[in-house]
Amino acid sequence: MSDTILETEGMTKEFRGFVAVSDVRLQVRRGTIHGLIGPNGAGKTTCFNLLTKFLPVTRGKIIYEGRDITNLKPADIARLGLVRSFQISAVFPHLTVLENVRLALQRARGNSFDFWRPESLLKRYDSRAMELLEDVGLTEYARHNAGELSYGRKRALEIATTLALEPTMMLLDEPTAGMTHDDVDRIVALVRRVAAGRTVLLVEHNLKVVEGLCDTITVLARGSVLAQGDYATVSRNPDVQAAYLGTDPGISGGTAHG
Ligand SMILES: Nc1ncnc2c1ncn2[C@@H]1O[C@H](COP(=O)(O)OP(=O)(O)OP(=O)(O)O)[C@@H](O)[C@H]1O
Repeated sequence: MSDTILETEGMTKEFRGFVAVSDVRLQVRRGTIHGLIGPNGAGKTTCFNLLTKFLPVTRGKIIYEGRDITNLKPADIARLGLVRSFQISAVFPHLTVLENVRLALQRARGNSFDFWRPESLLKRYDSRAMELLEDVGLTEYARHNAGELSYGRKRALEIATTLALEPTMMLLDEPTAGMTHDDVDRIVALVRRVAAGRTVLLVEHNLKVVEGLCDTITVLARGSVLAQGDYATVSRNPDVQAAYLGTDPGISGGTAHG
């Protein structure tokens, strides 16, 4: 098994001549938490959209597990174990937390929205769903309507529904965006927990979170890779500091404020 699980070569996306992602070479090592950071408009979300096939590349290649996935569809990719959270996994507010996860399990097994299953099979889904809820710390909320959960717990539920798809690699899009301090700490702990035995690629604005979680960081600016390495290395990089100056006080002189 190769050490690199996901790799891009010359990945480029143009929108009517505007280059949003330019010749990006990304190498994500198996079993690591890899952060994708950069100032607003750097191309992070577009990269995620390219990797998960929400958008076609203009040029370049995407290799996952040694296989060229450049021209596959989002569902094919999810089936290969490359799963994006917070986009794919909608939370149904009027269903209970348990029902949401059960539905995700049914979907993962190809029985989408098939409520007419034998009782025994549903029970099996329930026990697996409860395991997943335990993994994300939502056991006591199993019978609550998903719509009643706090924002942070909703995101934990989304992670549970993503885990239902048994991802080898998870893509997390700003997992702590819009969260209170306590929720941020909870999600950080959760990401660390679910990253065990998997690979995680995350886009995150909160640099404290990035510093605490990520083994490797790729910094994008204006669509191009500016630097790559661990947090200490990239935060010392003068190009990175310059890119962040004036747009985000997070990286300057090697310190992060989140
Ligand atoms: N569908 C589109 N059509 C035209 N331009 C686009 C499109 N999507 C993104 N862009 C442009 O591409 C650039 C990169 O955007 P992107 O959303 O990927 O950046 P980002 O790093 O995720 O930014 P943010 O941190 O603000 O979310 C921006 O200049 C944006 O305006």
